[in-house]
Amino acid sequence: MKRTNKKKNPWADHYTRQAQKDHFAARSVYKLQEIQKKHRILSRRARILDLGCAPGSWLQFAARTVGPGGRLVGIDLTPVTIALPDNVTVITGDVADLEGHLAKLGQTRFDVVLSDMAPATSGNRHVDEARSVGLCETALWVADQTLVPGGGFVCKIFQGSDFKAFADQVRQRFDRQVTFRPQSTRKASREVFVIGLGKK
Ligand SMILES: C[S@@+](CC[C@H](N)C(=O)[O-])C[C@H]1O[C@@H](n2cnc3c(N)ncnc32)[C@H](O)[C@@H]1O
Repeated sequence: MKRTNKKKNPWADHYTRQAQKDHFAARSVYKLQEIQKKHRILSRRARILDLGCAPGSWLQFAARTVGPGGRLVGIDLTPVTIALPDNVTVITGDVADLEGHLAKLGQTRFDVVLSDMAPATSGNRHVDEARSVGLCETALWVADQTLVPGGGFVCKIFQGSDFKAFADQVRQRFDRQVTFRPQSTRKASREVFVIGLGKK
């Protein structure tokens, strides 16, 4: 097993090491695993859109869960370099330009939209929270454009003053809205996941 180098990654922890053992691209995978265990948002043969997909651990887990009959599209500013199954397409680009990419792919409807997007951190908490909400608004707009009725939505957000207003927007569009903080989220992090179940 490749050992985690604490000097290279001072944030390495139990989940980082577990992700290496399990051959996942990032420790973030355990957050989606916990969400799946609790809310069963991914189902066999589902079509999944993954916003902010690099380095690719959510795509790895989601591809296993939906199986070869499912379809996955991911987008990220950063290229994904890991090997993924044939039913996964990765776009390198900005989520703001997603519509054109999806039209070219001929895949414009999805059962689930996932967003683990995170802004480059500035060190200023208020700026980072505002950027996080901006990405969440974009993710929700994408969900509006692409989700089928009954579809699901998972969106990471940094809890700040705009958090409640965003959760309310999700509540209006889905039969059920829940907020979930996985155990694998780092203790110091202000992130939570806003989940929408059953797109109206
Ligand atoms: C925490 S990482 C995602 C990890 C991923 N879920 C995984 O499991 O491998 C957040 C990602 O959001 C991406 N991101 C941030 N802003 C973006 C944007 N405007 N368009 C596309 N991706 C974006 C970043 O490049 C980064 O790779």
